[in-house]
Amino acid sequence: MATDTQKEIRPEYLSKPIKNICCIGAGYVGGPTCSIIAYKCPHIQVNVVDLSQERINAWNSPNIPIYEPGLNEIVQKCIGKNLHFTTKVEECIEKADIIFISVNTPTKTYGVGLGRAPDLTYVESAARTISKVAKTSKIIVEKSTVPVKAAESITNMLKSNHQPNVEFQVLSNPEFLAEGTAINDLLKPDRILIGGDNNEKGKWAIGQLSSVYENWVEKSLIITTNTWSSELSKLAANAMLAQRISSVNSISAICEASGADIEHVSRAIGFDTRIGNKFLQASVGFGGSCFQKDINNLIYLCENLNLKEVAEYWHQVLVINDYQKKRFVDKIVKCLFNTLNNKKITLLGFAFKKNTGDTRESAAIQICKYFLDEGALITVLDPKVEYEQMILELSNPQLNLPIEMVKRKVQLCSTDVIEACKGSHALVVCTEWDIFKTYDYKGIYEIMQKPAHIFDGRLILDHEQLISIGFHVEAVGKKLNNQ
Ligand SMILES: NC(=O)C1=CN([C@@H]2O[C@H](COP(=O)(O)OP(=O)(O)OC[C@H]3O[C@@H](n4cnc5c(N)ncnc54)[C@H](O)[C@@H]3O)[C@@H](O)[C@H]2O)C=CC1
Ligand SMILES: O=C(O)[C@H]1O[C@H](OP(=O)(O)OP(=O)(O)OC[C@H]2O[C@@H](n3ccc(=O)[nH]c3=O)[C@H](O)[C@@H]2O)[C@H](O)[C@@H](O)[C@@H]1O
Repeated sequence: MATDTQKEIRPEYLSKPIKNICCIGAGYVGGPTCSIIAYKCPHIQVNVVDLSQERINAWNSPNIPIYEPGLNEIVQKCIGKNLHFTTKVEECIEKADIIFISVNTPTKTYGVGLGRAPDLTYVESAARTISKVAKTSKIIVEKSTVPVKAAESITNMLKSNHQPNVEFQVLSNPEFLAEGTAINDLLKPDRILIGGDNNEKGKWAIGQLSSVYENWVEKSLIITTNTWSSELSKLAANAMLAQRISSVNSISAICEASGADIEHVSRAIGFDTRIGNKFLQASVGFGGSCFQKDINNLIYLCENLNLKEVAEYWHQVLVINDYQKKRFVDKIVKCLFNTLNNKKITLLGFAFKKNTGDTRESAAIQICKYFLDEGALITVLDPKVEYEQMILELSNPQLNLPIEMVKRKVQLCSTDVIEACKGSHALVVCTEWDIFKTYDYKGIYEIMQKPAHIFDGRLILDHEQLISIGFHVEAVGKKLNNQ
């Protein structure tokens, strides 16, 4: 509800309560975020629109396009009531009081800022469509992760073609959900961040968006700032999270060389309340669609601001991440007698983390690339990744792998553990799926080539038990007592 002060400054043109929200982009952010808004705000009609008919069809089918624990149940409760997925972009924009822009912002693969700057093509196209079709004033919410000052660019794009008497208030409202835990993150966020103009209309718009979240989030957790601080906070949060992983992974290299154990070290330092115990899990390296992209975005910003040392500092987070993957593969090749040629390797997991089918920037992609360069035959076991998606990732031109070779040498088994492990020289854990802990490793050992190796890139298995079965085991960040 708006406060009395907000009522006083409420502009005439926006004097109605929020009844209709449109979200442009039905992806990993737009879909779950709007499902929760619809679930928690039955009085608001929520339309999630996308240009991809295929994606919209999937949202409207029993097989929604995103695997996210708890999401399907919420979608099925609201769909057709106050939650709608449609390609009728223009119609939904026109009806909306608030429009979320949740489109993809990948790293540019061409032109100025190649490999660094975010590609704002989709944001621009969404803004231009809004500007063209909106006949009434709207609050526009930047939900996508964008560079600092993007709200200013969006405001200019919106002005390009707009109808007379139509005004737009642009807010920054970055999303902090993590895949695999999106529903919990959305229902119980650490905070909601809203940035807007520091004037009456800006404050009023912030109040309006805030009133939507207040349906389920405590007011004290809704932080408001100016737009640029909000935009930079999102990049900074992701950079700091990724930096913690690279820090712990760099320490894992010292552990392997020195005999210390990264799990013990992480535990010991995590007890310090100033450090905290989250995000200290050593791994094969972080993946996901955002960490690398957003750090590159930050580096590009620093370079443009002539902050060379700062750019270099953040670049090191990415350098360590690549180093961690290479180090892991080098160890595997060395243990397998310096050649993987025609050897079957079983990858446990291809998704970038557990509880998602998302493979974007997954560490497994680069690991497969190294294996294929070594001539290995790969069988991937992943409960949620689709074959076409995996092949698409491995066909990325940057990997420079001939597609026919990829299709010949890489197989996917969703759940058939025996098929995946039969005749394999090594099991390589790339994703921390819980189900991998439950396998019958005694039985698996019997059907593998000997010596049978396990490389645990996620520290999820019982290494001593595996060694007692007869496996040769290597794990990130520790030296194991193999017999
Ligand atoms: N994936 C994640 O967990 C998180 C992502 N973000 C940010 O949110 C944004 C979206 O990310 P995702 O949802 O993962 O991307 P996504 O690729 O899953 O979804 C984006 C959707 O937007 C649609 N789209 C693009 N241009 C459009 C247009 N003009 N009109 C209608 N639809 C259009 C695409 O077809 C696609 O379905 C990115 O900026 C990302 O950095 C932020 C927090 C978490
Ligand atoms: O902007 C985004 O897209 C999101 O990026 C991350 O979320 P996400 O990438 O979905 O997942 P994370 O849990 O952060 O994991 C990222 C990667 O780091 C790895 N990781 C995570 C934690 C850890 O201790 N060690 C580690 O290797 C994960 O396995 C995964 O590969 C952030 O956690 C979210 O807050 C943010 O909204």
